Amino acid sequence: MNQSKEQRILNFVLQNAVRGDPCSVLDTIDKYCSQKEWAMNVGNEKGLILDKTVEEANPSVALELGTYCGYSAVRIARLLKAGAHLLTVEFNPEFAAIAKQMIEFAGVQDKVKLLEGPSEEIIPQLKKKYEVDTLDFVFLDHWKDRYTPDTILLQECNLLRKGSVLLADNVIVPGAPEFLNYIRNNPHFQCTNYPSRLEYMKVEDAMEKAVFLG
Ligand SMILES: CCCNc1ncnc2c1ncn2[C@@H]1O[C@H](/C=C/CNC(=O)c2cc(-c3ccc(F)cc3)cc(O)c2O)[C@@H](O)[C@H]1O
Ligand SMILES: [Mg+2]
Repeated sequence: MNQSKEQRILNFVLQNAVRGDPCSVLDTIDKYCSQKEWAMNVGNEKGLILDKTVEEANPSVALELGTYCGYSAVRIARLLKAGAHLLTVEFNPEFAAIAKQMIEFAGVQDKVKLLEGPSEEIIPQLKKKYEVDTLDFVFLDHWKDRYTPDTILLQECNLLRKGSVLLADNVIVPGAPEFLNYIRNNPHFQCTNYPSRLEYMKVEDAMEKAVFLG
């Protein structure tokens, strides 16, 4: 049975990146996806915005919705302080298996907990089953029409505290118009837009940061 694109990306990393070196894994994925096969990793340009937002938030507990191949999980985990951790949610078993191997090869597995299942089932379990009090940082990069329902669900589950930082990818391409409308008109969030480029393309995209005001 011929390989998936995601398997080819993982194999390229296993054969070309330096084990235990997260930057090498990120650079190798970016090299493959810019030169051989495009894939929906956040990439290096928007990745720098993600880096700055994570460093500023300096989270103890971070959540990612939509692990895919694990590129942004590695990107976030490499910046986490001692004792901090990232919970990343992926409901496609094939992608979860790829991401698990990517995270382990990068050497950040002690900081990352990959939760396999749909976000709407996992989010309500975070407090009791995964011992989360509140989330310091949330990266939204899953189906774009799920950004709003999951942001509402995070609030309903009391997972946000004053100062919790949400960062959403792709608010221009593919776009998340309903989310932008929701979050920018919500008095409980302070929003900032970060114009950038779609990963590996000369196409305009942007990220939206939303700080929960409590
Ligand atoms: C039950 C559905 C909602 N809950 C969910 N819970 C857990 N994981 C979920 C998930 N939804 C989706 N996922 C996973 O997230 C990932 C989905 C990401 C969706 N992202 C995009 O569509 C996307 C698409 C583009 C894109 C841009 C331009 C273009 F021409 C084509 C594509 C660029 C991006 O940066 C993107 O993030 C997959 O791994 C999927 O299995
Ligand atoms: Mg994306």
